[in-house]
Amino acid sequence: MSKVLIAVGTVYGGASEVAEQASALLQAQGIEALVTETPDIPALNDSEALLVITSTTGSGDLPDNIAPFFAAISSEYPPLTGKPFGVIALGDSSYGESFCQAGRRFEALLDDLGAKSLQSRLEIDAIEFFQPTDASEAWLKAWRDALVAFLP
Ligand SMILES: Cc1cc2nc3c(=O)[nH]c(=O)nc-3n(C[C@H](O)[C@H](O)[C@H](O)COP(=O)(O)O)c2cc1C
Repeated sequence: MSKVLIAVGTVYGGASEVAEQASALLQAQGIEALVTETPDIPALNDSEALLVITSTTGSGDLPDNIAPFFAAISSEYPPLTGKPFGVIALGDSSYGESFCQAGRRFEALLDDLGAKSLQSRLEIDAIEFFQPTDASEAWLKAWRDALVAFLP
């Protein structure tokens, strides 16, 4: 069975709600999903695909809970070549240039390390969507379909 690591970065829980939605949509298709707010390299290595769902805090900063995962990927270079991934970035466009910066940084890092983007990141603007899961369902279904098509 395929296994997706859903790595969550959150301060107020919005990204966690999207992660639970993602997990349910994947499991409905028989795809195993592990949702974690403390992702690490062993869990990444144990997965066949990575879905990062993270908000941005401070001024374009990663939430504290996911910052160590980003740092570990940046310094340890785990084997990511060809590994399918996706990124959902939660943010608020009133922050200007730092809008969704955490998700953007993750996507750039994973691209740089040769992972396989199944579709470009979704950005969810808190100004537009009070409930982030209203913005993510269609993207998640498309990502799931792309994953099913991609995996052997
Ligand atoms: C103190 C603070 C700083 C924030 N900084 C940013 C930012 O730099 N860029 C951005 O796009 N959103 C920023 N946001 C907005 C959050 O990313 C957005 O509200 C998001 O939906 C929160 O998701 P969460 O509930 O998973 O933490 C900030 C919010 C707060 C409260």
